[in-house]
Amino acid sequence: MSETTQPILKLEQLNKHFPIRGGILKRVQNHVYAVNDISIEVETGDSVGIVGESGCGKSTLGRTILGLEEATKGKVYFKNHDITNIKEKSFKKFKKDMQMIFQDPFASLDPRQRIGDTLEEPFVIHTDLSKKERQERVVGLLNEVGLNASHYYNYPHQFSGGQRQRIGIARAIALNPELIVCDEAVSALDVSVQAQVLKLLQTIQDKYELTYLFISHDLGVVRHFCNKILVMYLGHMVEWAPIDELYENPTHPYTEALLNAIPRPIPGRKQEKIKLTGDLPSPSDPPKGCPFHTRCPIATEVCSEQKPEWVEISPDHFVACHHRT
Ligand SMILES: Nc1ncnc2c1ncn2[C@@H]1O[C@H](COP(=O)(O)OP(=O)(O)OP(=O)(O)O)[C@@H](O)[C@H]1O
Repeated sequence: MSETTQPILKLEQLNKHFPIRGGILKRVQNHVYAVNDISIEVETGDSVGIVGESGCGKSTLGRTILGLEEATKGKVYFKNHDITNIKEKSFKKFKKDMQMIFQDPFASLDPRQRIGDTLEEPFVIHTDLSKKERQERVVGLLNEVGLNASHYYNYPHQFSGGQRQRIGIARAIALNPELIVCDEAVSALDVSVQAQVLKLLQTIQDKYELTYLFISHDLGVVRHFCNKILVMYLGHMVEWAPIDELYENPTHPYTEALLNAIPRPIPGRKQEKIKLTGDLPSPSDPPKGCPFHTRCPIATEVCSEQKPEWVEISPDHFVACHHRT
């Protein structure tokens, strides 16, 4: 992809396959091929949307990048360092630079712990700050995300959904990270609250030069929030492009089908005929050849036999389709 700057994140043929065990001896009988051969480069300040149907491997990809899942094959480079499956001790150095924001921050907040104490934790683990200094930092964080010092002593149940997500963001930015994986971070929020939280994410991105991987099933939100997009199908990358290019010239039939499924069509985009039909094949028994061929309206024999190459069809616009390259 772009050769002008050093990527903050580089994935090379990254794979994550979960073993399926069975029988009395719990032997490995098969695998869930959740993430397959993902190779992308992400530059500092990018917001990369990662989209695709439920189960296409978006969360697993994010978790494998952050070392929360062990990669089966391939490499993850963060600022030029190979961080693939590195041991906890060496990873500590990078851990604070890479954070995650989840869909449901409540699930990861201890209901019996005051928010101030929860937000202090990263400083206890990663810094030598005194209690007073930690408290000052927490109040600073609360202000930064649109809350205030009086919230320090509140418990999670005393916050609204939007406020809880602000706390999730405060926790993620506490140690000045460089990369944040947002996993459906605004999906559970009402549209107006969603807009406020997205604005907050954008404000802190500009202020701290953050890079986001923005996992979402909402292509409308991705269009407004991201500058690049990766479309995944059955754990494979099928298309990558700058955001406007992808929405104006979607090339993979799967991308077209996803865009056609948006309830409110995008102004100016002519509605193509491709619709998503049929069921998603099981990721433990993926089809041979192009992973999408079983549901593709333009598939031919070659699609069921050979995996299409990843081809650049215009600057930084890549697609894997036998009939669109
Ligand atoms: N720990 C695990 N063990 C076995 N299979 C798993 C595990 N985690 C995820 N999977 C499987 O890997 C595949 C990809 O799941 P993943 O959650 O990454 O998809 P997703 O695109 O994020 O979906 P969603 O939008 O529903 O969260 C799915 O088939 C899922 O069941």
